[in-house]
Amino acid sequence: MTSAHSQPTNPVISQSSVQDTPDGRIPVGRTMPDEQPMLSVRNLKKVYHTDGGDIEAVRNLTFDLPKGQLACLVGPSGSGKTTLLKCISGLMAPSAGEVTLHGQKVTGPPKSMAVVFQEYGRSLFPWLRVAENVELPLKNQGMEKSARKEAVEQALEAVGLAHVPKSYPWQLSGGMQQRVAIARAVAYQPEVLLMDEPFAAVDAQTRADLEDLVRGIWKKLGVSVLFVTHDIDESVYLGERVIILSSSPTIIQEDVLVDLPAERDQLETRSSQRFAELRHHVYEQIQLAKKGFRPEDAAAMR
Ligand SMILES: Nc1ncnc2c1ncn2[C@@H]1O[C@H](COP(=O)(O)OP(=O)(O)OP(=O)(O)O)[C@@H](O)[C@H]1O
Repeated sequence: MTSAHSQPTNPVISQSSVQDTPDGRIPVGRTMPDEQPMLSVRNLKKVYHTDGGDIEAVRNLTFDLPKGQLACLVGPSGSGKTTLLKCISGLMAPSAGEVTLHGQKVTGPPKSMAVVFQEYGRSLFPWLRVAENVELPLKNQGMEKSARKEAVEQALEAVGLAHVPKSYPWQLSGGMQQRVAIARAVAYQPEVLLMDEPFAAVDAQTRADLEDLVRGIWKKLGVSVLFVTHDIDESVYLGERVIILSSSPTIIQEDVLVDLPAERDQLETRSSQRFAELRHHVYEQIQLAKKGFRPEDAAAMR
């Protein structure tokens, strides 16, 4: 199925297209049936209760993240991306619905998940050296000392920081600090890596390097990655799939398959025709979301 609103030359494939309803219509915002749904989000809803009244941030959101997939979540500002990630990571309880990992309901931060936040400055301990920052969660996990040492060395090697294990975070550039945060998550050997706008605070060149670093680590480790970003180009460049969120209360507006070659290159990929088409499509959908368009409106019009 192409978008309900545009017909690009080379159709953009919505993953929802594989789930036909009995009447032939296509439900929006549902993902491909998955033989191995590592992570499942089912009818997730989150309402914040405030003094000023209830704020429904997320409404009835459903998708699966298969093992080994790198999916990006994009949506307008305030669309509930962080709320969603907090619920998925077990840091916050949903108001309704559930998140399951390997079929087990998530009720707190699962051992096999790691989260990388935007604010590396606040997530790293300034009084601990780089290697100690990476080692800390492994210590807490009860990993034996020699195994810890090896895991830390490998993780720092993977992010290109093997030469600064004894530095303090504040002695490093912003991009390097974010690499430390990624190394810490990777050393933990998670099955699912959640990243919440991790590159929003670094400069453009560093950001491009970090994007390639994440794709490299993802390929090498086979980890499932859910990457939240408000940067449309980044979502298309990084993802195998882009899940577009509606404005708040959030539901999935569209689930787009990114059919770019697996080998991505900042120059080649970004200047390809397909990249431009996908970018155009996602951009258009985000603009619609910003204007308050809801997928159910399109369904009602069919
Ligand atoms: N702790 C909270 N209490 C009340 N309302 C909240 C709280 N956190 C978020 N919200 C509201 O929930 C909605 C979604 O917020 P959230 O931060 O999840 O969106 P976001 O897409 O991550 O935003 P941004 O793009 O600005 O990072 C917004 O309307 C926000 O004001």
